[in-house]
Order: sequence, then C-alpha cells, then structure tokens
Amino acid sequence: MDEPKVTGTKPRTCCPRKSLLILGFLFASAAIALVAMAVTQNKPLPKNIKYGIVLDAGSSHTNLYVYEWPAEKENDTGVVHQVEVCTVQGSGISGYSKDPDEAGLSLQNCIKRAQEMVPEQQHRDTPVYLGATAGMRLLSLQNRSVADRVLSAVENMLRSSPFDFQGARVISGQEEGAYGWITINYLLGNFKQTGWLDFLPHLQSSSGTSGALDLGGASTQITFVPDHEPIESQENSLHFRLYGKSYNVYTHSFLCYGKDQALRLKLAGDLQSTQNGSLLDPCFHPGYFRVMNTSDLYTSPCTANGEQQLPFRRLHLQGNGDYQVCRKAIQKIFNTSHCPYSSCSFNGIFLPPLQGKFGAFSAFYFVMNFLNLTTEKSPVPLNRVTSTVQRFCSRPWNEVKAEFPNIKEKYLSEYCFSGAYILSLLENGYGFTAEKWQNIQFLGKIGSSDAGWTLGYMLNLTNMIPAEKPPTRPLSHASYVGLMVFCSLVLVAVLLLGCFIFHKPKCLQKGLI
Ligand SMILES: Nc1ccn([C@@H]2O[C@H](COP(=O)(O)OP(=O)(O)OP(=O)(O)O)[C@@H](O)[C@H]2O)c(=O)n1
Ligand SMILES: [Ca+2]
Repeated sequence: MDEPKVTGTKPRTCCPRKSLLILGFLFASAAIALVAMAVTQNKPLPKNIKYGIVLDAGSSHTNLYVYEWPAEKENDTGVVHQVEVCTVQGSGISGYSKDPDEAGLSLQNCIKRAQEMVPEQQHRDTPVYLGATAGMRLLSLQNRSVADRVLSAVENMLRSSPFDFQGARVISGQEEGAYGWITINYLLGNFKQTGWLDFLPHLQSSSGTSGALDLGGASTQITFVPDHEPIESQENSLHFRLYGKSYNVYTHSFLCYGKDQALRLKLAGDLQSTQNGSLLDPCFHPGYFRVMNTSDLYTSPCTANGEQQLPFRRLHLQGNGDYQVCRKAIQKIFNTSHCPYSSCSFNGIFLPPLQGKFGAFSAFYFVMNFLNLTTEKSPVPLNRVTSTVQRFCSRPWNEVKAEFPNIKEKYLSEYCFSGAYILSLLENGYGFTAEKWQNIQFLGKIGSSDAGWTLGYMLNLTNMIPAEKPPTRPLSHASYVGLMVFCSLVLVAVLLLGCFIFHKPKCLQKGLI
C-alpha cells in the first residue's frame, strides 16, 4: 500500500538568505568605508615649516641660530627647535670698536649658511633678530657712539640679507636672564599644558620650573622662581603669565662677572700688590707664562675705577697652580661687606633663598664638560668637583698642553681659573651648599637646541608663548575620529544583535520544525 501522501504546503525557507547576505555585505562595506575615511582624513598633511633666526652677539663671539617649527602648531609648547648653529669667526662684535664695518662683514659667512638652511622661497618670511649682550653693554658705557656705529654696521649687513630683518639691539641683563629662563623651561616642557592632569601636584618645585644659571665672558645671570618669598627689590623682579599660569621670577645679571671680566678684576686686584710687574698666579698651571700690557687690563669699565699709575707697563704672569690660594684670590672680587636686604649674594645685591632645580649653561657647561664632570646621570657631588679642579690646576702646563693639542690655548690655559671661579661664584657668591649643589644640572643642549637666551627671545618677539592657555579640545582629532568609528561600530553591532534577539528568524527558533 501506498503510504498516504503528506499533503499541505512545503515548509518555507524561513531565512531570506539572500537578504541576509546583502545586509552583511552592506554592513561590511559601511564599516570599511568608515575606517578608510577616518584613516585618509587623518593622514598627516604635508608639513608647513616656519623658520626664525637669532644672532647672539656675545662678548667673546657671535653665534647664529636657525630655529624651525610646524606652522600650525605655533602656540603649542616645545615645538620650536634649533636646526643650525653657526659660529662667527673672530671676536665678538664689541671687539670691532676700531673698525665697526668689519663687525658687519664678520657675519657674512653665517648669513650664507642660514640661506642654505632655509628654503629660498621662505627667506623673505623668515624673521632675523640680533641681540647683543654684555660686551656691547660695556662698550656702550665706555663709548656710546662707537657702540652705535658697531650696531648700525651689523644692522646694515642683516638688512641686506634676504631675510626679514626685525632689529639689532643691546638687550638688558634682565632680559638676558629672563629669556634664558624661558628657553630652558620651554625646552624642558615645564610650561606644558597638562589639560586634564592640571589638578595633579607638579613634580618639580612648587612653580614647576627650573632656575637658569648663565655664565658668559662679560656677565653672568641667575634667574629662578623663589618659594613664596616676596622679591624685595623691584629691579630683580619679573612677572610672567605663560600658558595661563603666573610666575614671579627673580633675576639678576652681574655685569663684569662673566669669566673673562672676572679674571681681569682679579688680575687688576693682584697688580696692586706687585712692585715690578711679576705676578705669581695660583689660578694658572705651574709652568704657564703670559705677558700682558697693563693698559689692556684697564680698558674695560669693569676695571677702570682701579686704574692707577703703575711703575711698569707689562705684566709678567707666571702660574703656580695652587687651587686653595686661587680660591682666596677670587674671593676678593666678591664684596660681601654690606647687604641692604634680608639676604644678598654679593656687592649688596638681593638674593632670595635658592629654590628648586637649576640648569647651568654656556661657560658653566663648557668648563664642567671639559673637566669631564657632566657625563654622569646624577650630578657630581661638590667635593668631587672641587678635588677635580684642584688636581687639574696642579698639573704642569706643558703636560696639559700636550694632552689637549686641539683645544684653543686661550680656553685651555683658563680652565683652571674658570673651574675655581665657577666654584667661588656658586658656593660663595650664591650660597650653593653641598646639598643644594645636587640640584644643579650642567647642560649644553636640551634635545637639539642649545641652552641660552636666544630661543626665549625669539619665542617672545614672535608671540609664540600665549599668556593664556589656548582653548584646546579634550581629544586630538585622530582620537576623536577613532572613537567615533569605534562607537558607531559598537552601535551597529548592538542594533543587529537586538534585531536578532527580538525578531529571531523562525529558522533560528528551537523546535519549530
Ligand atoms: N669651548 C669653550 C667656549 C667658550 N669658552 C669661554 O667661555 C666664556 C663664555 O663664553 P660665552 O658663553 O660664549 O660668552 P659670551 O656669550 O660671548 O659672553 P656674554 O654672554 O658675557 O656676552 C668665554 O670666556 C669663552 O672664551 C670656553 O672656555 N670654552
Ligand atoms: Ca652669552
């Protein structure tokens, strides 16, 4: 018998497979398009670089610095960096008092170098500034009109360059201190806008900044934020508002206390106790000789007051490398007999208690670096620095010369004096104890940029450091797009899942067949 036929309609294929496939395809395409759009939209645009040039016309020499930064990030912190430094051959511009035009010509090679560094089409938009420091301050005191002629010679040279000349002037000691402080804190990232993390306590000192110590040939600067102390003298007080934060900064520039002028001060003092023009100098190596015209010692306004009729015209200096005696001789150039404030450094100049970390650069760094005292990770303790300088000073000059044949004799012969002077200035002048010494970091460069006042000067003149924190979005554009994509995907996935759960296609429901 035939089995009864099952009648009725065939069970429908409950899943419209085709539609599901199409849906899946559309979903995948949408997801791919979303991701592709986010990626292409966020591809870094071709970099639009800007340049700026600053000439540091120091007392001993002139350096030209080229800086660059991405145009669209101008107001961010830490984006400007040095791409070139060119050292002008010969003396500093103040050394051209006898032939001011030569001061202008001396800059030519470095200007050429800058022309090679900056793309030609940007020459006209690249600002160039020249700032002269203590050498020109001294020349102005000595002979204003000669100083003006030197300045106009360098100005004419810079005006004739293809760059956008913005000025050549003598900057004040206060500015030099302040811009050095801005430079190092900008480069160390201490002005960083922390955004969401603003409420966290700062790790460094209470101000979150580092002090700056600059030692030049003719002046030296100390700049830092004291700890809640009032700054007792107006001329040492600066107020900055940077990236939405206020800073009360102490600064002082000691004219005549750069290392070259300090040596002159010491020698001029020593001369008073010699009868015949022979001087046994403890700050030079045993076996070192130097002959100088006594008149040269008194050409600077730093020593002019002590000018006297000496019975000899030449000074015969002979080294004996005695560090302890050298320190005593140097001590005499710091007058600590009077202080009209609650505390002073020397010469009656106000100094609040030292606070926080310090970055020490220019000659502080050159000398410490030469003595191999900057290579270790943590600061070398004061007693080790002292014994290193002491040992170096006692070495015979011919031995030192033979060991460092490539170092300029002028630099090499003075590292003993310079080491002792740095210790005198920091220990006795500013009061860095063995403990506080550990807060000093000797630095030449921070990243690719030299520590010095020039970067801070340019940042200020180009208005690249805003007083208030620029309004920033909580997320970067890339993070924003990424998050949007992610959330969209999650949303779609949740939607699909919801559809599947609440409108389960019959084929997926158990026991239907
Ligand atoms: N490798 C070097 C380079 C420089 N010097 C000396 O360090 C001193 C300071 O140099 P610098 O900071 O360049 O001084 P200037 O900027 O020229 O002087 P100032 O800031 O006082 O105008 C000078 O006596 C220079 O001879 C040194 O001993 N070793
Ligand atoms: Ca300098």
